[in-house]
Amino acid sequence: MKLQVALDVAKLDQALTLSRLTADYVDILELGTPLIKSEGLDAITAIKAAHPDKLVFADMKTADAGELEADLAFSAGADLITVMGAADDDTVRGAVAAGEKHGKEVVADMITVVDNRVSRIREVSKMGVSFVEIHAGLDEQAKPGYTIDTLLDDGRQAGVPFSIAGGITGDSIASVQAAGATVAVAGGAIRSAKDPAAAAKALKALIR
Ligand SMILES: O=C([C@H](O)CO)[C@H](O)[C@H](O)COP(=O)(O)O
Repeated sequence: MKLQVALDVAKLDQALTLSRLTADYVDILELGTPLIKSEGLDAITAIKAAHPDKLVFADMKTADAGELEADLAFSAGADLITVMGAADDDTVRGAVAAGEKHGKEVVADMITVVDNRVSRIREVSKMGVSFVEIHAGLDEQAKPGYTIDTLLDDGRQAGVPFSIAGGITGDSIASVQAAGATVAVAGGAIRSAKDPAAAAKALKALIR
């Protein structure tokens, strides 16, 4: 299982600091959606230039104009981008077409898909995405009673390649791997740690 750090900060200098601290311990550097909205697509270029040996994941969360938005992000240097799994099928297919053109990968982010999630995961998986991200966003995580277990159950059931994002910590990363995830996405557990490098290193060490 790969480890992906989500650089969920608003400014490029903060993202570059966080990526510099954590790159040795992670496989994928994710530009979080707030960072892309704040700094623009040039931030993708800057992170890739700083870490040419790492996979750079642009969390575009594209909801429309899939081919155009994916093309822009891949042209800026992204290796992987997200399109919303809840978007129109043609939006997903458009992003996949851009991925094929660039020889890069598209991930369907299942955030906001709660009802019939397994069935939608299987549908989008047939549209050519590399894998799905089974994801509870920060607002969903803040709701009382939130647990990552429902994400893991859906991953086990879906029978397709998936990543998990939803507040992964040192306490849950082993269960994410046991559920069969190909990528574990960690944002707050690294970003909010007193020592982000140590937090990333500790998470990586828990992956067998
Ligand atoms: O994608 C994310 C979220 O929607 C904000 O853009 C986060 O990067 C993702 O949820 C991982 O962060 P944590 O949940 O804090 O681990």
